Amino acid sequence: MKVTVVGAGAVGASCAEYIAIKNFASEVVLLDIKEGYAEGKAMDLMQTASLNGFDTKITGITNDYSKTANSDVCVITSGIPRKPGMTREELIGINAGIVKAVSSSLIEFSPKTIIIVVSNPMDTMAYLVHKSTSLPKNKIIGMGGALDSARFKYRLAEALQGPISDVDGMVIGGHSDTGMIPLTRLATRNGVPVSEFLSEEKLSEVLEATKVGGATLTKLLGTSAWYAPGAAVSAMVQAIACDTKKVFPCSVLLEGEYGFNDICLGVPVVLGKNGIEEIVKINLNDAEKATMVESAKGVKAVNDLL
Ligand SMILES: NC(=O)c1ccc[n+]([C@@H]2O[C@H](COP(=O)([O-])OP(=O)(O)OC[C@H]3O[C@@H](n4cnc5c(N)ncnc54)[C@H](O)[C@@H]3O)[C@@H](O)[C@H]2O)c1
Ligand SMILES: O=C(O)C[C@H](O)C(=O)O
Repeated sequence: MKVTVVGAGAVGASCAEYIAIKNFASEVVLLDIKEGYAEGKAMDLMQTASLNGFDTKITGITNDYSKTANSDVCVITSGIPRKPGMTREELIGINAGIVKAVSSSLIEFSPKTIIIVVSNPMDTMAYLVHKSTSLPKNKIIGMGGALDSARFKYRLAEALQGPISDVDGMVIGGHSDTGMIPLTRLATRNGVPVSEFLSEEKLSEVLEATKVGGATLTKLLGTSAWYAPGAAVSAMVQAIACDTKKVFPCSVLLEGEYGFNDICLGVPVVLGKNGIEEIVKINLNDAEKATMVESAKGVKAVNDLL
């Protein structure tokens, strides 16, 4: 399994590190436009191999896409992150051009690859890759829901004062401060609905904290987060590499599913060797459906800016 990660910045390097530590890929290529930067990150990461016990070979390159040839999975993290006070949507002006050019260069050398889009505004960037390339829909996957769900579980465990490993839950909808939909009704603590333990008021606090999870970290860090984003991407790459058929909420092109068309939006999917193996349909209640419609409206408005 050869994985290319474009953008050797905070998220790209974290993603490469987690992929290597899990030791399931033979090769990770890190590519960046900044001269020597990916080479430096790759060398630093390779010097952790004997300490962390992995055999994955990480190489760094400056903008030479021929070195990415025949990648099974390509991850796009290139582009600018937001600063405190900004929304992800404000990044579209710079990131759209970068994502379009990068995806086209990747496909030139790896025409059969699966692309995972990370750069923000992610749902719109995933849609842009659909519109500007001829990759089939199962091979273009936006990463947002896996990260948002991890943050949801963190907030639920905090409210429950219990271990995160006891908690399950999912966030669907757009990857934005207002568009995320943490499914509190379906979240569980060791199989028991969390509503058995938490008041409506507490659940609504968890929901709100989850939705602004990225903004909260951006305010604390001065730039957006990278550890959990890198871990979320690596978990998705592992599901594809090892054909696990695990379910992750991902931003995928909808063609009638959940009542939407011509939009990339976060819904649960089965990930395996073909990328998106299946879009999972879950029964949403009327309130959840209405929130999903609002979330889709927000994403469409950003798509219209392309
Ligand atoms: N979808 C998500 O859940 C999620 C999570 C975290 C971050 N992000 C997004 O990921 C992106 C990267 O965030 P970061 O914190 O790693 O930023 P960063 O600034 O640390 O890294 C971005 C890297 O991209 C490189 N780059 C820019 N243009 C390029 C090009 N044309 N080709 C190759 N490389 C190029 C830069 O040189 C830089 O090293 C941002 O858009 C951020 O908003 C998304
Ligand atoms: O918050 C951001 O801008 C980055 C990313 O989308 C995140 O959720 O961490």
